[in-house]
Amino acid sequence: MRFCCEQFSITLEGKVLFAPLNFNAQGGEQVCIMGPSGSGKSTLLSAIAGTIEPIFRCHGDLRLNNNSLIGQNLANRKVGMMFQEDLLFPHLNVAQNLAFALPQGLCADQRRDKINQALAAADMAGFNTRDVATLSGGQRSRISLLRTLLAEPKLLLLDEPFAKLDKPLRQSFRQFVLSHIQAAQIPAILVSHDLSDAEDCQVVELCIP
Ligand SMILES: Nc1ncnc2c1ncn2[C@@H]1O[C@H](COP(=O)(O)OP(=O)(O)OP(=O)(O)O)[C@@H](O)[C@H]1O
Repeated sequence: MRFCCEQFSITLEGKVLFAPLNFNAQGGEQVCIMGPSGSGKSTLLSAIAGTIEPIFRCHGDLRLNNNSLIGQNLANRKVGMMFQEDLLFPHLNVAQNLAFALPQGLCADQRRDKINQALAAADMAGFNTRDVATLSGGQRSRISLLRTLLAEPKLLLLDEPFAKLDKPLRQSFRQFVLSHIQAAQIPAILVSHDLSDAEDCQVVELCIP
């Protein structure tokens, strides 16, 4: 998978949010989007995901494996998004939360195997029936990322997913994200205010023109 952002900018009521952007991200590569508050970082992610509100206008192109995402509906984009708030369903246990993301058409055995493999990869084997309310912050983040990845996205978008974690947890969760995008060979685009999230990855700075 290869993501390309070509001369892309967004306007709100005729006003340009950020100067046109050009960057590429290969499978397994993470790009960190930085910039001042209000410069349009979250709006850029919503433009890529296809959830941008109609008050904004997009200019330029966003391409995934050379196919333009502009104008494609949400389901066809196959973009996975993870936010600072983990949005786990409080009334479902861990396995039920994960099952929610699985592609259609799998039999019960395949669904169980995929969930068990995902939990093992997150060092959380055996957590299937745990109430999500009893998980630690780091465990919730891992389940939330697993749920996003189980939907088999072609591109991962992360909007400050580490912001609520303390420093050691941030470090290990950052590593967890990296190893998963490398295994799946998908690019990841991360919005962050924290310079330590930008270590060892391409940084794209939004500039208010
Ligand atoms: N629904 C909306 N209606 C009107 N304006 C909006 C809406 N959503 C965002 N904006 C405006 O669009 C601009 C970009 O917002 P966005 O949330 O993308 O910035 P950001 O760089 O992610 O900011 P922060 O770092 O503070 O989270 C801001 O000026 C914001 O006020």
